[in-house]
Amino acid sequence: MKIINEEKYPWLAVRSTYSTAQNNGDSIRSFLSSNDAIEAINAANKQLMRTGAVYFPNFLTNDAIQNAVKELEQRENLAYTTDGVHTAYLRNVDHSQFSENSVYNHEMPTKVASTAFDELSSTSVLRVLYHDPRLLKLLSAIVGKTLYLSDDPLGCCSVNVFRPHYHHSFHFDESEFSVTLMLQTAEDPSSGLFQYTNPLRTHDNHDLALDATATALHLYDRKGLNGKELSENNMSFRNSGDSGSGHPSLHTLDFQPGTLLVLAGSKSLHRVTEIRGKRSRLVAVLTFASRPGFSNSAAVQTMFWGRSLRPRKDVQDQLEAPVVK
Ligand SMILES: O=C(O)CCC(=O)C(=O)O
Ligand SMILES: [Fe+2]
Repeated sequence: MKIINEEKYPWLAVRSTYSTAQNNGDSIRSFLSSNDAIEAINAANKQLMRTGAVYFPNFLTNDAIQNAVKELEQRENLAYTTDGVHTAYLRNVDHSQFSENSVYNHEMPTKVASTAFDELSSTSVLRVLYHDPRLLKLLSAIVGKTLYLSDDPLGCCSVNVFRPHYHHSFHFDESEFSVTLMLQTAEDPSSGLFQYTNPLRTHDNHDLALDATATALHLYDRKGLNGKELSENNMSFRNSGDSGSGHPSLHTLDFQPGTLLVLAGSKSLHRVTEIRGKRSRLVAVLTFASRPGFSNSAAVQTMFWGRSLRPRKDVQDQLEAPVVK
C-alpha cells in the first residue's frame, strides 16, 4: 500500500527499477533534485518562515487514511486523557521570577487524549511513514537544516484523540518542528479547528516573547482570560512576521483528512478549538528536532501520556559521550 500520495506529489516518488540497497541509496540521494521538487520546497520554506506553517493537502493516500483510522479506532480506548491546565510554555508556573499576572504563569485548560508511539502496531502506517527517509529529507529541505527523528519513545509519533468537548488551549510545543496529519475531522466542521499565530518566538527557547504571547491571548482567547489583564500586554511588540500591524495574526488551517501540516510549533502559538458532534477528531503528531537525541521532558510526557518513558540509555550515552578530537 502506498502511503504518500505520489499521484498528487509526483516529485516525491522515488524511482527505482529494481530494489537493491545501493539502488535505494542512490534514489534517496537524488531525491528532491528535480525542478518541480526544488520549486515546491522553496515555496514551502517561504511560507513556513512567514506564517509559521505550511501544509500539503491530500498528502496521504485514501488507503493510508482508512488504514490508520481503523487501527486507531481499535486502540482509542488505550489513549490516555489529560484533563488539566497548562501555560502557553508548557512549563511549571514560576512565581519567583514572573509576576502573578505574567503570561508566563497564566494557566489554561486542555482536555485531549493521545495514543502514544508504543501503542501503535509494528506495521502501523504512521510508524512506517515516520521512518520513511523521504519524509525526513523533505522536512529538512523545507526548514533548511538537517533534522533528526525524535528519540521520545512515547511522543516521537503519537495521535491526538479529541472526543466531543475536548480542546487544546494555546501553547508552544517543546519540539521545534511538528508535522501533523489530519486523519479524521470532527463531525461539526466549525469545531475542532486548528489555529496558529505567525511565529512569535524568534531564536531559541530562551526567547519567551512574553509581550507577543500576552497580546495574542488578549486578542484571541477572551474566554480563557476571563477578564484578566496580563502584565506584559502592552500591545506594542514588534515581530518580523507581522510587520506593520503590531498584532499577531491568527490563521485557521483548512485541515482535511490526508492534509500534512509542517508547523514551527515552538515558535507559533497554536490551539485546537472545542470539538462538537459525535465523531472523534484524530490527528497524528510526528516530531522532529535539529539535534539528535531529542525527547520531550518527563513532565510533558506525563501530562500527555500519563507516564514517562525516557529514550534508550545506549542512545543517550552515545550522545553524552565527550567528543575526542
Ligand atoms: O491536534 C492538533 O491539530 C495539534 C494539537 C497540538 O498542538 C499538539 O498536539 O501539540
Ligand atoms: Fe502543539
